[in-house]
Amino acid sequence: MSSLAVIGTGRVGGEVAFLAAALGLADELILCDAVKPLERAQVLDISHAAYDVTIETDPALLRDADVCIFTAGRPRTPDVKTRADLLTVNLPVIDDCCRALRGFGGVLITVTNPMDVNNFLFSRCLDLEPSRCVGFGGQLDSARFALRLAKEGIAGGPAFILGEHGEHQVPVFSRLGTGVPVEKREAVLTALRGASMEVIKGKGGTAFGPAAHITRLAETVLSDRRDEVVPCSCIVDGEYGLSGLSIGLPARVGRDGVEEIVEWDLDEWETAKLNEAAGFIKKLCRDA
Ligand SMILES: NC(=O)C1=CN([C@@H]2O[C@H](COP(=O)(O)OP(=O)(O)OC[C@H]3O[C@@H](n4cnc5c(N)ncnc54)[C@H](O)[C@@H]3O)[C@@H](O)[C@H]2O)C=CC1
Ligand SMILES: O=C([O-])CC(=O)C(=O)O
Repeated sequence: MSSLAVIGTGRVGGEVAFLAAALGLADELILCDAVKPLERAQVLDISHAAYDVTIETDPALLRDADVCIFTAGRPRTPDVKTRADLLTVNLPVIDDCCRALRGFGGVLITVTNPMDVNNFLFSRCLDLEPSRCVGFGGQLDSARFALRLAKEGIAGGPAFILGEHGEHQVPVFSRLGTGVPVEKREAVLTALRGASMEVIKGKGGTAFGPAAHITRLAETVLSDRRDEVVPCSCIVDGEYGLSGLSIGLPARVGRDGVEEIVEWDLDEWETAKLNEAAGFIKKLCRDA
């Protein structure tokens, strides 16, 4: 029997729970939210869809879940400029949920922003093996990158975003198989930095895009599919010359989390951006 937990069943978590039920990702869903009427409403609403899944809400079950998707905490509003600006407001939520997750031994998929920092903090406060902490955001950013490349008429692929899930994201141009000059790279990066804010302004927050990719990531973990290389936030121990943080890198992911961080030869522009991203995330971790 497989079990999938979602902590924080708001906009993103609710969508993830519904998609997980619709896709039959797990036999059991464990849904937890601080706001009990919302939690109850999500359970009822998904139950009414009559999918073949058991839905529980007992927090004591969290520690035995195979995968836990963490989507609790405040999202950005149009006045919150960057994801990093959510650090202070979401720290108490991480702290609170670490207590609820004490003894957890599955794979934790961190979504809550600032995601890279939170992923790292979870590993430390839960004493969870670093490889079991997988930060989500890279797949979503990469899908936005692919769309932007198509819009700019830049052919080639695959489109990958590494680095921070935030202002310090690192689009990988060197693997596209087509040369892109630095000025064009910077223009694409500027557009990518604003990609989600248009959605936030228009409908209050991003939901469908994140939920689709989060469920794909959970499915990759649950089915132990290590064949694909996915961009996700990994806790590094020397890879790419980095350590002591979680940062977006290409990785093979399976039932135990990050099975392998894949080392690519990045070009000079990408390496400089990745190091800048690492410095920025490390500073945020120190502030946490
Ligand atoms: N990494 C990524 O690619 C993405 C990250 N996000 C982030 O995900 C987070 C959630 O976003 P939304 O779902 O839009 O927010 P939301 O406000 O709709 O949902 C958050 C939920 O967390 C719950 N919550 C708060 N404190 C809690 C606690 N201590 N225990 C249990 N539940 C608690 C709230 O009651 C609420 O229902 C935000 O930080 C957002 O920035 C959102 C989209 C993509
Ligand atoms: O932009 C935000 O605040 C939400 C998020 O992380 C995303 O959709 O990529």
